[in-house]
Amino acid sequence: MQAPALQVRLSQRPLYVAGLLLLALVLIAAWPVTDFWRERQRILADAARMAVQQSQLMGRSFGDTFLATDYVLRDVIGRVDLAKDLTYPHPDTSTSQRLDTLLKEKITTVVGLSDLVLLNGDCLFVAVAMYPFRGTKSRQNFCTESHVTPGQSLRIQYMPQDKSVSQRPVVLISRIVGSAEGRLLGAAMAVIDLEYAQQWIAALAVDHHDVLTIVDTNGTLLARNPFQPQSLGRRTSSPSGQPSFAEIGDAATFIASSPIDGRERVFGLSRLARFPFVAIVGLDKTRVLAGWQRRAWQFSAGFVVLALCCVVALRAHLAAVRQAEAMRVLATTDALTGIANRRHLIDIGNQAFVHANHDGQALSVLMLDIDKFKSVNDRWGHATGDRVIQTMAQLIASTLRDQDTGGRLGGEEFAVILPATDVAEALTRAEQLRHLVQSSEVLHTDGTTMVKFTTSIGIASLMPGDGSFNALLQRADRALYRAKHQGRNCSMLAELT
Ligand SMILES: Nc1nc2c(ncn2[C@@H]2O[C@H](COP(=O)(O)OP(=O)(O)OP(=O)(O)O)[C@@H](O)[C@H]2O)c(=O)[nH]1
Repeated sequence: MQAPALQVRLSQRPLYVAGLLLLALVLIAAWPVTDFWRERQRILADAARMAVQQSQLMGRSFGDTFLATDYVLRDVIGRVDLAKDLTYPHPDTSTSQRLDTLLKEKITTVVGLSDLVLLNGDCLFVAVAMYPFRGTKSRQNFCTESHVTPGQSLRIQYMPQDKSVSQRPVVLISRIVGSAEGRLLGAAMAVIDLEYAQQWIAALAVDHHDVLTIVDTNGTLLARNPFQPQSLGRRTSSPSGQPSFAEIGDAATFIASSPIDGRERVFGLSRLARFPFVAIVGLDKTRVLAGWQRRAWQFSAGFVVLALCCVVALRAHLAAVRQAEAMRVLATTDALTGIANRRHLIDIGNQAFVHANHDGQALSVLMLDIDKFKSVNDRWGHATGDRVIQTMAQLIASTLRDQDTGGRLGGEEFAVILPATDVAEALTRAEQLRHLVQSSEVLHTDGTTMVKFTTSIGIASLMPGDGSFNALLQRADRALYRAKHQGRNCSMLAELT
């Protein structure tokens, strides 16, 4: 039966086409999405490289102050007789004055020094350039150590406000001298006020939401741009999974949220050569990716518009296909029964005739007419007559093989095309169908009465003399006519001509 098969094709096609469209859209999107992701990673890697380079420049510049300071400390140590000059109180006031003058001269040679101090072996302030703390005991770590490095060594220590002699947070740079046995002989110490480091870092240009920081290897924040007074001197640490500040080699980079303001940044870190400080440059990740993000949004919007256009076009196309299919169904289907109409049946018959002739195969046609249908109408009414015609169509359809076609020629007349079927098989099929009709019944529109009916069948199988499908059909029609005259409810084979 043609109509149901047609419906299956109709319902599967939209899903099939929509699936293909979705696959095409995914494939179209996959390429640029991968490209976008790679570009994002490249931008972040470039930013990380730039952050490291900036931190190296910053570290070098910051380290210059310490190099110069160390040079001054070496100079001072070289001009002092540790054994004779560094007693406190010194019996010879001229020695004390000479040392003070020396320190006052030297402090002006390096920008950023807030004091210069000479310490004796007991860590007492023997001479100072600026603050009057002579005689004070230093609280630096090496002052409490039982053993120091023999010869000269450099110590750098952050001293928070509460421990600092000047009551200000400072970085102390000390060049200490130890005896061969490791006893402290004396030291020259420079004081760098953290305010200087802060002013120095604040003078560097920084983009919005970027951050420049100097920390010592313990993680103590010494200077920050933008300035945040509450964060100075605060201990900070590198994010989990990253090496600590003390473990950083020359440089490191990572992306993390700042513990101070919570913003995500691309960080570049570099350790100062010879000094226990780390310069950190943090580039705001949102700003770094702003251009990329704009392009990604533009692409996404464009893609969504493209996808919507495709969906609209697909819907329009499917609607057109559905309409064309509906038109085709209308043009080929009998409205009352849903099986092939006369025109479609003749078309298929013509094709079957050509194939049978071409392949040298058998072809048979059954022509069926419901017996005394006029009296069915007259007795049970036209509506019940319609039901009988519909039931007849269903019975015909139920006996069809895949290659067969059943259709309604008009009124109560039907035909069945049986490709590759010889006359004997056609007769068998006709008799099966006739018995099926005979044993069936239709419910009257009154809902209770069962109406029985029979059919007469004319059978024609393709003969060499048949010049067309129509000729075959006419022979079947003549056989049907004879069946009616034989008394109806029987099958009759067509004559050869
Ligand atoms: N209910 C209904 N009746 C139809 C339809 N098409 C044709 N008819 C009727 O079918 C009847 C056909 O009757 P006839 O051609 O005289 O033949 P018959 O009564 O079947 O008698 P035999 O064919 O000689 O057995 C007519 O009364 C038509 O009005 C239809 O679609 N529905």
